[in-house]
This record gives sequence, C-alpha cells and structure tokens, in this order.
Amino acid sequence: MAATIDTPRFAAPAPFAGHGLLCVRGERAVFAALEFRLEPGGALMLVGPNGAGKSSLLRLMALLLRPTAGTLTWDGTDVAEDPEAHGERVRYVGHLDAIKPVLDLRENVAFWARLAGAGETYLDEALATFNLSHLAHLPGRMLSAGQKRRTNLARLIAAPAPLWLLDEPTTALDRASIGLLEGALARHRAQGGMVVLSTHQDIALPGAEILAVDRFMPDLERSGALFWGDAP
Ligand SMILES: Nc1ncnc2c1ncn2[C@@H]1O[C@H](COP(=O)(O)OP(=O)(O)OP(=O)(O)O)[C@@H](O)[C@H]1O
Repeated sequence: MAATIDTPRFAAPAPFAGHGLLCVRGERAVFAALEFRLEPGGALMLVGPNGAGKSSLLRLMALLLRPTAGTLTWDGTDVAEDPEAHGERVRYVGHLDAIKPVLDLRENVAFWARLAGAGETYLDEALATFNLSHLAHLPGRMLSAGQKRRTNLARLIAAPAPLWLLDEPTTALDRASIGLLEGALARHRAQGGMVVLSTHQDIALPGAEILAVDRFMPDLERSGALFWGDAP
C-alpha cells in the first residue's frame, strides 16, 4: 500500500537535544553553553550574523564535527555512543551542491538514496516534490544553481529520515521553489519529523523556535579577545 502523508516512513522520531555545547573551530570558541531541545514535529530556526556559528551547529548535530564540551542526545541517550544509528536518522543538506556532473538528475538522486539504503521507492515522489520530474534526464553539469539546490533537497524525500538538518536551504531558490520546500517541511513535520535550518531569508516554518546562535558567543568574544584558552 502506498505511504500516505500521515504514515511516517522513518523510524520513530524522539526528542533531540543539545546540552552545554561548546564549539571550537581552529583556536576560536564559536559558541559556548548552547542548549536546545526539539520534539517530534518540531522545528528550530537558526539565525545570527555571518560567522555566528549556524553552520557549525548544524555540523555538530550531524556529527560531522564533535563538540569540545557538551552532549547531543536522542531520546536522552548521547548520540556519540552510536554514530551509525545517528547517521541513519539524519539527513544533512549543506552549502555544497554535491551533484555528479556526468550522472543525470534522476541518477544523482538515486545514487544518494542507495547510499542511504533507501532504494528507489521514493525517487519519483522526490523529483515531483521539487518540480524536477521534467528534468530527470538532464546531466548534472547542465543544471542551474536553483535546479542543483532542488536536486539536493530531493534527497530528503528519496531517503526518508526523521531529522532534517538544512544549511541555508533557500540559497538560489526562487519564490515558487521556496514554496515547494515549505510544503515539504510541513508534510515532514506532520509525520512527526523534525527540522533544524539556518537562514538569512524569510521561510514559513510555523511554530518554529528561533535560536539566535550569537546569543551563545563566549564572554571572551564579547570582551574582544579572539582566542579560547590563553587570551592574547
Ligand atoms: N574549518 C574551519 N576552521 C576554522 N574555523 C572555521 C572553520 N569553518 C568555520 N570557521 C569559523 O567558525 C566560525 C563560525 O562559522 P560558521 O560557518 O559556523 O558561521 P555561520 O553562522 O554559519 O555563518 P554564515 O552566516 O556566514 O554562513 C566563523 O568565525 C568561521 O570563521
């Protein structure tokens, strides 16, 4: 039977939280004592000026970076205890459009879906969701910036998982495409999925909690010192 909007296609979502997170990049503390909590169906919008640490926080959440201090928990358990399980529950879409130029659009999405162990069950739906079906056989090298971005976002549908981590997902999208993304976000949340996204642009995310990452800038930064540890 075909899955419907109210039938979650992923393992049961559970509360996802960060406690006392300290992020150091290079020798610099980007944020400290950062806390968040996300419930199934919830959304967190990361805001803050350039360099505040929005991308860094998303990378921590995806375990692409490790916190210098603090923990990330899923259903109360430290995600670092089982990184593989966390990888299965997370879909991360970053700044880079990882499109293979020689594969066509459909093959690109199918490649990612296979990598995530999802097969081709949701492939056609993924393309339709982001209005890409008519471009399915266009080689990756011929896609425009907005088409590449939509192709990357199609991975979210092609390989279902409860936690979407999206770094400035509206970059290069026209208004109509932002509307498609807003629809996909709403359907994901209606199934109990969770979303964390960073943005400098308007995007409809009803009921989202706003997390101003620059509020967690370490005091050393406020006083003008740049380095964590021995202040210069
Ligand atoms: N690979 C790296 N090594 C060292 N420092 C880094 C690295 N990547 C980012 N940083 C630093 O970490 C800080 C936070 O960067 P980050 O990209 O997380 O900010 P952001 O809020 O996402 O910014 P933007 O709005 O410009 O995308 C910045 O000061 C940046 O210079």
